[in-house]
Amino acid sequence: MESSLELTTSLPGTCLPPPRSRIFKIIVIGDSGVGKTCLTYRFCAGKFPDKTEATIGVDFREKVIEIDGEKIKVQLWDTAGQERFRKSMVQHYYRNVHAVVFVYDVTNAASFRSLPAWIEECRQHSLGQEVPRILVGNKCDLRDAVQVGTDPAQKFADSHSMPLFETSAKNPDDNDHVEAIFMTVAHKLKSQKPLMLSQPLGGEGFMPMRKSEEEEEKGVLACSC
Ligand SMILES: Nc1nc2c(ncn2[C@@H]2O[C@H](COP(=O)(O)OP(=O)(O)OP(=O)(O)O)[C@@H](O)[C@H]2O)c(=O)[nH]1
Repeated sequence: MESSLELTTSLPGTCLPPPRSRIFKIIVIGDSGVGKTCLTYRFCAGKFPDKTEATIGVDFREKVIEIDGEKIKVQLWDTAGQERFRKSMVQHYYRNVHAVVFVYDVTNAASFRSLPAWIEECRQHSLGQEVPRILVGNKCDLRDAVQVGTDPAQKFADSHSMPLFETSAKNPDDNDHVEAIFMTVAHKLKSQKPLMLSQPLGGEGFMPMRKSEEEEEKGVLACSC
């Protein structure tokens, strides 16, 4: 299995169209400060960001991964946790979602208690049970400050039929783990072929949308890999 931040283009001098890749749109949601930006950055850039600021609206990051010889574009939508920064964007990022990653902070019980509200928001935006979901408890490196133990988290995950991953976007030893979390989702999606959208690998890096949606979203989305 290999992964790359680079996108391929068609060979110069050939008339072959660029290869088409499937895209997985995965939204990452949870309270402000739980580490959504750090987790998505860690997966796409392979490191913990030097500094982060509260996400405004939504950022998206992409990474091309290879599963069973097929190159797949994983598009992570890092959403704002703060209500005031997300209101106007909500309906945009719930469109054409293939999977949802719910994140809480293991050192912040309130972020765990908020999970039902995030699940409810997904339901209100018509994300059915057929859309794979996973639960991530982040900041496990802060061992002395843990407020949410594995047991209640596992119970919650089981009651919502989600796998639970406890990890740290910061701990260098957890790099493979962060990668494994998103790769698990990608593997799951790859087996659900009918859900996929596709676009040329060398394309604009954005999922195909209807023209009106495209115009509507111009100027409000930022890519900050
Ligand atoms: N110790 C530790 N700190 C982390 C970890 N992940 C994120 N942080 C810190 O937590 C703070 C918030 O991280 P962000 O990734 O910006 O949080 P967010 O969920 O994207 O926040 P919003 O954009 O406001 O929704 C930052 O100071 C990060 O450095 C982690 O795994 N361990």
